[in-house]
Amino acid sequence: MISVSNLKRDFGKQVVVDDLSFEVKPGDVVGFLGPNGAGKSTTMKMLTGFLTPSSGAIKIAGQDIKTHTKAIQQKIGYLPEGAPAYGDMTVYQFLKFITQVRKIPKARAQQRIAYVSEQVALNEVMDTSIDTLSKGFKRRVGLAQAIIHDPDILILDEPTDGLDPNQKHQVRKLIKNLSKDKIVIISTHILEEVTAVCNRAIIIAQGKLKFDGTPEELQKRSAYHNAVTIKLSYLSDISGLLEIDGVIDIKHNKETQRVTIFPEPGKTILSQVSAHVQEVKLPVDMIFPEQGRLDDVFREITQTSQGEVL
Ligand SMILES: Nc1ncnc2c1ncn2[C@@H]1O[C@H](COP(=O)(O)OP(=O)(O)OP(=O)(O)O)[C@@H](O)[C@H]1O
Repeated sequence: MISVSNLKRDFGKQVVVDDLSFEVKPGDVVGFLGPNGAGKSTTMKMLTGFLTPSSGAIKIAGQDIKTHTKAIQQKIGYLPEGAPAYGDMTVYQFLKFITQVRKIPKARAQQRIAYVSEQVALNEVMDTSIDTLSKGFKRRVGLAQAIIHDPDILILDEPTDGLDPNQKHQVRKLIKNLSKDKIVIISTHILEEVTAVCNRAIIIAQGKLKFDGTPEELQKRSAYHNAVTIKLSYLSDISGLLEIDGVIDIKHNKETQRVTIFPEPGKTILSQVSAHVQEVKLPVDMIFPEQGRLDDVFREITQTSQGEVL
């Protein structure tokens, strides 16, 4: 269990993390979101004991990180932003070095190197020096070092940054497999990653907590949640859609001929819309329910009333 209370960090006059409090329990896979400069990396550095808070407390499994830094760091796997250090080492040398730093016994170290290089698909570059690897491979080396000691807690700063879609998929699968009974916190700018991998989302802006809940709760905040979109074959009279019981609004995109029909809060309208389409013989190519658009919700949560990004 991670318990963060009233966490604060300033750099000079700038307050970067501002009174953050939250708890994370085993089994939680937390998507840690926020605009650029929101304070995500700074928070992660404090959670891993690499940066001291200005005030507030972090407790991990009941121990205070200030007084038990080393013991806590043994339980954590951390993927920092950017590429791994020691770029002149080969991937194998680097992973071996990490097993020594992590004090993994020699026999087990070989097994772990083999296991993690398989898991993050590094076998073909084991003898290549890190500096000469592509961004995607460097990221995977970072992931390999983060999981090599089979930690209870994984803190991953933008784990899929720089990966191609296939590798992104692979890393998300890996995180899902690893996450059983562990705590995983990943920062990301990719909102779909949260619905694909996480069972919880925490959003911060300007260092302050703005949302803490499930990805479904986040989707429910979208005006598009439970809305229905239809695609017209050709321009038609759609005014009747507004008469359907439970419909509050419609939005027509004339370029794409897509019409989105919005329900009153808490209502579902898919069957009513389908029935109406059939009844008035609207020329519809496609009809689908909307889950909720996370981009819109994210913008709404992290913007001020003046529309300025926090
Ligand atoms: N060591 C430091 N000294 C001074 N300012 C810092 C330092 N580290 C971070 N900052 C500032 O703190 C703010 C938050 O940075 P942080 O890297 O935590 O944001 P982030 O949410 O991770 O952003 P991004 O999504 O762009 O990675 C930024 O304005 C940054 O310039």
